[in-house]
Amino acid sequence: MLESLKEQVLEANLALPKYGLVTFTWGNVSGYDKESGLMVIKPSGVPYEELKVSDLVVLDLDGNIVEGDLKPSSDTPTHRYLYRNFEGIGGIVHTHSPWATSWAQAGKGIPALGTTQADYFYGTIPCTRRMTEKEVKGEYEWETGKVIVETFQDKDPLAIPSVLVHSHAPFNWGKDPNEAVHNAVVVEEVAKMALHTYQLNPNIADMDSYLLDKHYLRKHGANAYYGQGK
Ligand SMILES: O=C(CO)[C@@H](O)[C@H](O)COP(=O)(O)O
Repeated sequence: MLESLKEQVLEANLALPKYGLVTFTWGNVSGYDKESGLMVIKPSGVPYEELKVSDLVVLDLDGNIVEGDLKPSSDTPTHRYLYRNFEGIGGIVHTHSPWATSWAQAGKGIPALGTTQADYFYGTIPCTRRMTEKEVKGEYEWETGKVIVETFQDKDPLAIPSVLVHSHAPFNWGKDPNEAVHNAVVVEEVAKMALHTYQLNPNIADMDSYLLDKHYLRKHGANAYYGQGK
């Protein structure tokens, strides 16, 4: 299982530059195996074009390195925190993809304006609040995970598998690394579409809930809450 997860995580990391979601060494992908309680993540600062399976770092959710000689991604605490708090996710993708990152820097969530988003997200892709100086300078590194989990207190992370971290960039997840990459691509696309939509019509309302329901529920069924993604 762990070897298969490593291959999935490598493939998912290599997909990020392929889909134009990363520049240089920005971003990272991890995978999690609930049975073993182990996660696999990209090492910090390694160029995607040089990445190989033996570079990947294996940790438990307490942050103890089980395998790997390289430093794990600087976002590892955030990945760990999300695996601890979001039951059912098996892959996480962080990028600085420009359109979604622009919404994160603006501190705005991406409303559901059309069926492209509704097929994957049961409503607005939220933006977290700003982190406080105390949180950023705090002794723990999981302040980013903390504000993400806080943002989902009234939302189902399986129904809205992405978030924009204020002044930072998107984090996306899924049942496995491949699905998390898919969601990361969709977030970047709908971020671009939404910005252009508002340029064409600044007063456009969010899409109708009955259309959101039709598109989301026909793909995701009973797992989702009924109504505007709450
Ligand atoms: O968000 C950031 C930096 O702002 C990080 O995600 C970097 O973009 C990648 O860091 P490593 O995974 O290489 O440590």
